[in-house]
Amino acid sequence: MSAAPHAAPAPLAARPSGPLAGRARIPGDKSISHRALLFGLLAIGETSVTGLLEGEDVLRTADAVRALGGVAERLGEGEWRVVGVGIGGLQQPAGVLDFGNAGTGSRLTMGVAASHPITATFDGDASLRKRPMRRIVDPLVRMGAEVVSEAEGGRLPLTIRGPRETAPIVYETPVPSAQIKSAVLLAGLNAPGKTTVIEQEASRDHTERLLRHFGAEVVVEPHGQHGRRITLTGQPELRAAPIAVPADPSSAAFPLVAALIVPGSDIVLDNVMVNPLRTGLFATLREMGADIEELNAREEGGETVADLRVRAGTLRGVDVPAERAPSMIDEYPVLAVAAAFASGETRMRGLHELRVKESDRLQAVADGLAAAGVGVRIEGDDLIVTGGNGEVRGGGTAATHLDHRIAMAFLVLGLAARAGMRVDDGTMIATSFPTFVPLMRELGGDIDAGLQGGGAGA
Ligand SMILES: O=C(O)C1=C[C@@H](OP(=O)(O)O)[C@@H](O)[C@H](O)C1
Ligand SMILES: C=C(OP(=O)(O)O)C(=O)O
Repeated sequence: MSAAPHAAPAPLAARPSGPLAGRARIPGDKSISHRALLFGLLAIGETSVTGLLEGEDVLRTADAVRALGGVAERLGEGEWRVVGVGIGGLQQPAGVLDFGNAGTGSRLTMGVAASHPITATFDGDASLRKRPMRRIVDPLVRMGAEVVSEAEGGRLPLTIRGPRETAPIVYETPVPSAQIKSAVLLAGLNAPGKTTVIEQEASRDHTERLLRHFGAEVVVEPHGQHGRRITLTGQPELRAAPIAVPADPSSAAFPLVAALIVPGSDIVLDNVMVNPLRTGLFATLREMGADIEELNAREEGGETVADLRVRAGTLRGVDVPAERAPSMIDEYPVLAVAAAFASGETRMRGLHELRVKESDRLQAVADGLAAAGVGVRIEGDDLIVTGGNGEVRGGGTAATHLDHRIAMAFLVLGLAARAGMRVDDGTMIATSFPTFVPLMRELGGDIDAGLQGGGAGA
């Protein structure tokens, strides 16, 4: 079996731009979107979802929901209906579940499928095939699942068969990971008795919130200094419940940092989720001196959302503690870009998990910054960026390695660097933020295919 060939790479270029201005609507949160579809599948009745992220990653999860017997139907922009089969009711999928580039979709669905007496094969693109899956499979095997086949090192393509009866477990995650936690809890839904996940550092809690929203019993207790102990009572009847997906703070991060580093910018990003387990970037940028105002904070669909007003200004380097990583794990590439424009050094600690994302992000960020003329080094698991105090040369090309966040981060850099910046491939941006380029252009950012003369890499 070979991974589906990747569409032809499409380079993009960003050029130095005038002040960014206006309001923007960021697409729905990717984490909640995957979960909305999977909870819809496991519930009895019809779940209506608004604001669903229609990025490629989430559309793969919608395909998987259908393959497992549910209905996932698009009614309008971001508006979906999901008809569930109920816990225990999954059907045997007819073919391979191909998750493309999506770690979250594949891993959460593995937890769902492997707790049912069905056999499911998971596959993905060249990036997903490199990512570790044993971290998910190990606890699922303890719950009774069996690995029928896997690629070397416990990678995709991987076939897993669920037991007739799933066993509840107490599981301490080896690394802080909402994907591991969620896979175990989702499997625990079909286990009699209590399934407990212990994490040393609290990771995003959307699964716990949605479990409650759908009627399951979940107890969350503090564990150690930064951790949590989450206990789920298995085999509840999940009742379909409407889900309004708020805007994704991990996507908002890109126009937000762009507005901080392009002089004179003043923008508003509407309806962004500000769950404290997701906003480590905002806290860090504020420590760096960023002007980010939360306007009109309100509760929507079980999450706090706010409109973010962001104004350009000078930034100073900071030391980012390792324990903050889970609350901003996907934001380091764009934080590193902000750090390149700050004064002084920024040290980002404890980034080992960045090595196993869509690319080795620690290396990809360091290489891209070096190509842009930025002083950068890796020391163990730390990334250290020497800021140019508002001045970055740019003019290079960042290699994106099938990684959407690397592509968007370096396009943001190009908007404020003297000579702009190119990225070798922008196609993966569609996995999480399909409207990124038009949205940035609407705000005044000069991003295009980079074919005309002048500026980045021309
Ligand atoms: O649970 C989730 O929705 C996610 C968890 C994080 O991964 P890890 O669980 O591997 O840290 C994050 O990087 C990913 O983009 C989304
Ligand atoms: C790590 C990411 O996603 P996933 O693990 O779902 O591929 C991300 O979106 O940055």
